[in-house]
Amino acid sequence: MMRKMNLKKMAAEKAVEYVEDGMRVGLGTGSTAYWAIKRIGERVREGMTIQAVATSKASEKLAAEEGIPLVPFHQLDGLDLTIDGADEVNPELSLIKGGGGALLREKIVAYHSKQLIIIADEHKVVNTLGAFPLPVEIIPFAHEWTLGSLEKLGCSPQLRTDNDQLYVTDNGNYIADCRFGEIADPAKLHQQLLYIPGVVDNGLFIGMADRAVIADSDGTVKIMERPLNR
Ligand SMILES: O=C[C@H](O)[C@H](O)[C@H](O)COP(=O)(O)O
Repeated sequence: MMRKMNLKKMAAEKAVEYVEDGMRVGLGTGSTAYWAIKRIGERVREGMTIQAVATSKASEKLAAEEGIPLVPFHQLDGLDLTIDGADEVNPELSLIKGGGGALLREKIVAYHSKQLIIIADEHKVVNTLGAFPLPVEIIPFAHEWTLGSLEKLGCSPQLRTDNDQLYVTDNGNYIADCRFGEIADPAKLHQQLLYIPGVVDNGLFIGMADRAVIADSDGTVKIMERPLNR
């Protein structure tokens, strides 16, 4: 069987075939998006011209090292394509994202992209979202009360830590990882979460991904399409 890392690379490199000369491109975050950024870097060095924005400080640093031209947001009125990873993908291409803590910037960038392509290995494909704890970005102020409100929605929120310190996002916020179990109605939960003051956003991406490029351990790459395009 192929190693997981190779599957991520396979999916990422297939997705980068959708990047065309002259495009404005959003760069995702995480260990799968890493391979996409590396491949985009290669294509830029081969002569492809693009303008890019990144969804995290880590991806921005990697893109700069790769020589990918990063432009300030005010210079662009949107993006043609964003390539990003996910923690779970269901058959409607609804997603859980944010395992790497970048969900807010990722959602902003995805929202302003004409196309969002998700890259993942087959282990991320699920029938029902929710086995992966849903990351919820919350502001530090009164976060104890915000956690209480999350709990009332039926989960046991866990404040994310990193080396025994509270994990802080690129935006200066905390992440509450929320185990809801199977999420029967992701759109409803999304609304309920956004209703809570102190919640900035959450890792549910609904109706945003246009296709998912999935690498299987048998060595094939399959493309899942969302039936209705935005
Ligand atoms: O916050 C991080 C992002 O949403 C990632 O794209 C997601 O967690 C998947 O990451 P990975 O490709 O490392 O599994």
